[in-house]
Amino acid sequence: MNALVATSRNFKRAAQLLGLDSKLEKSLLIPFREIKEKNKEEISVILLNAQYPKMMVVWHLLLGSGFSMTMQEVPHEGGIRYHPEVDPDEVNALAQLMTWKTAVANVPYGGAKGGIGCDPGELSISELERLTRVFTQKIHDLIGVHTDVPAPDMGTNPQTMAWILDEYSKFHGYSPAVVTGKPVDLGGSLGRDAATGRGVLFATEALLQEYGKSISGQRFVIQGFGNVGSWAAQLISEKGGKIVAISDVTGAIKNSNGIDIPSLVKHSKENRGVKGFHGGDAIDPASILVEDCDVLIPAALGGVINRDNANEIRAKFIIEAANHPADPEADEILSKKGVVILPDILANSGGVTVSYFEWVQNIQGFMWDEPKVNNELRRYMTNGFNDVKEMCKTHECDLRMGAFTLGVNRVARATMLRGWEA
Ligand SMILES: NC(=O)C1=CN([C@@H]2O[C@H](COP(=O)(O)OP(=O)(O)OC[C@H]3O[C@@H](n4cnc5c(N)ncnc54)[C@H](OP(=O)(O)O)[C@@H]3O)[C@@H](O)[C@H]2O)C=CC1
Ligand SMILES: O=C(O)CCC(=O)C(=O)O
Repeated sequence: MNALVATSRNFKRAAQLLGLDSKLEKSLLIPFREIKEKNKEEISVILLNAQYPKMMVVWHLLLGSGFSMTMQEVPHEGGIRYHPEVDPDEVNALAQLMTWKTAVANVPYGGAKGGIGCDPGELSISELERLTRVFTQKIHDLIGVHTDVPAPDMGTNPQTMAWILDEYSKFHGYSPAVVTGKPVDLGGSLGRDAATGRGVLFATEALLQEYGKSISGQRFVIQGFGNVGSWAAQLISEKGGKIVAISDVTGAIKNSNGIDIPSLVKHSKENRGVKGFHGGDAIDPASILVEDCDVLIPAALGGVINRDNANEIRAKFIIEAANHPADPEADEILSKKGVVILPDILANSGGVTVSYFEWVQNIQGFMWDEPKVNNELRRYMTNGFNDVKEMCKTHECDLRMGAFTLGVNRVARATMLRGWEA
């Protein structure tokens, strides 16, 4: 199912549960600002001397997507994705998800997302730098400390944020708070790199506790071993969770006795992927989501759990570390099977939460130590989980609708307080 159709369907169900005014409902789905399919040629020009002269780079960008919680005057926040499958509908869906996510996390931001359709694995470091700098030249007037703050997502990382910061500063003066997820040496926050994975750990602990379980003793399967998947794997295994299978784009590894995660991290850095790791058996990456386990953590692409495979899933819990890994048709099938899903806008909100901490530190000009970042993150994740549970009780719904009603209600209430006219 198209990502935007799926996300909007969840939004509409939440609006119905909340009894939202139909005009307000419509208005909340309209992006505040949308920029897409800018000049494809301009971006491809920068790759002319590259090793891959035929590669077509198309980019789409959507910033400041539809939300009204904080209106235009405070920043929209969200990751910039570099991936071959980036398309406008997906970026729009991701921006919409950011909107409800920032509201669930209770941070004073709107949602945004940007994307460039390219394969970062096929680009040299200098091509990536040029791509990022040209991209920043196009958007420098639209981003800003108090307007729109980019952060890392799939295919981007602290280095990408450093280039954006540097290029932006040429136009507007040095402003570290214009991006989050940047290197600590340039004013990034301690703990941001691990934050999304750590948030996944805290959210998983909170959910398992509801069922009288803990991380220790549970068997986990993780799809994706990038920033989010690898940190989630490390932190979960430190807590005694057994990671029995992991995949990335290069392949998949299975070991029913538990994969040695620090060794896999080392292997993956040295070999650019999990393929060839000797601490387990190679399996077909296509089967990763249906491997036998207690907890499944999709931490890569969206739309991977759908009506074609939902029935085959054997996990009892799904923690959505990725954005929109499961569509509404899969939700329905999984719910009938009794599978409990912790939705993305809660489960992976640790990233944007620590991005907010980073922005606050930059504005204050005062750096927090790592225990403070991690303790605050735990507090935000726990509050988010408890607030979602309350909504589940009020609206007699599952965790997905609990999270959506929480996020949408906060945005709608703020919009009405500002004086929205029907
Ligand atoms: N970074 C963040 O702070 C946040 C990220 N997210 C979400 O988490 C997810 C992962 O993001 P992040 O970890 O940052 O991205 P990364 O680019 O760091 O890592 C992505 C991982 O997914 C793997 N991958 C890509 N395609 C596939 C596939 N078809 N099958 C299996 N694995 C695949 C990549 O493999 P390879 O490296 O081999 O290409 C890589 O291991 C995304 O959905 C993102 O939106 C959500 C909140 C915050
Ligand atoms: O840190 C951020 O603001 C971005 C996080 C993000 O892109 C996401 O939550 O999907």
